Amino acid sequence: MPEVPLPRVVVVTGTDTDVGKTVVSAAVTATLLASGRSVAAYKPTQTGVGPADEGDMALVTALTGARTAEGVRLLAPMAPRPAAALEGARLPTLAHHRRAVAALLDAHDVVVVEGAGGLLVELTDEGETLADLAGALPDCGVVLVVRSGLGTLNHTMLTREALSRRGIRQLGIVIGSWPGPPRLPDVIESSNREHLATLPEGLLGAVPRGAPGLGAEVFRTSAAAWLPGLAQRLGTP
Ligand SMILES: Nc1ncnc2c1ncn2[C@@H]1O[C@H](COP(=O)(O)OP(=O)(O)OP(=O)(O)O)[C@@H](O)[C@H]1O
Ligand SMILES: C[C@H](N)[C@H](N)CCCCCC(=O)O
Ligand SMILES: [Mg+2]
Repeated sequence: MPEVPLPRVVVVTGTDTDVGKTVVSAAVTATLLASGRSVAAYKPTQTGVGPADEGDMALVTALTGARTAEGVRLLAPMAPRPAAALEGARLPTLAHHRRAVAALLDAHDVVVVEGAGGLLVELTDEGETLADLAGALPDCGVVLVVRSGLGTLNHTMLTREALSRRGIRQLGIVIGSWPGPPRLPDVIESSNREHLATLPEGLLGAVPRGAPGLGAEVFRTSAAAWLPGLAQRLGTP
């Protein structure tokens, strides 16, 4: 059966905040770049940063060299709606984010979009979520970033169910941080990985612990090997 082509918009969500979405967004971006595509990344709502701080997109640029953009940045390290309320700010609308992604698509083959926290965190003043944005973006699919350890199976299944109930295309799962020497994966992590690989959308791969500290050159040249399920679908050399 022929492979369905990958979409032009790859939304990176996670089972929670701090699961490694930014690092995986960088690894997905690097894998797409290695396949010869031009790529930009977009963070609709960046919380927990001041005007001069580096947000998630600065790390994606530092690790991959890709052009990146943010929809809005807010100071409080919390969900966008309460963070906006604290500083009396309005959040961009879903239409604003759609236009921002469309503008990046005008100049790039693929746009990678990183959510804030998990899938159903509210991104707009109307209470729309990343799931609503993914549903509103044409030619879009979702990569789900998950933890390796105990508890990840339930969180993964909940997020998959929310995606599937909304008819959102699931491109596959990535483990955000996979243990490596000196700490080897424990029996639970190995069993989780085996189970995640049996799900129909597939396990695209796992980013090794320590990857963000490897330096841009090593990160860029290694990313496709961390995400073999993605690289294979892209025809990455
Ligand atoms: N593979 C990894 N190796 C080492 N550290 C990692 C790895 N993945 C993530 N981390 C670290 O874990 C923390 C959380 O990761 P990250 O910032 O990517 O989470 P996130 O899911 O993007 O969170 P947010 O919801 O704030 O966007 C960061 O300090 C990051 O450097
Ligand atoms: C500040 C943090 N790192 C993220 N950017 C925002 C996470 C919001 C999570 C909200 C929640 O699920 O309770
Ligand atoms: Mg992040």
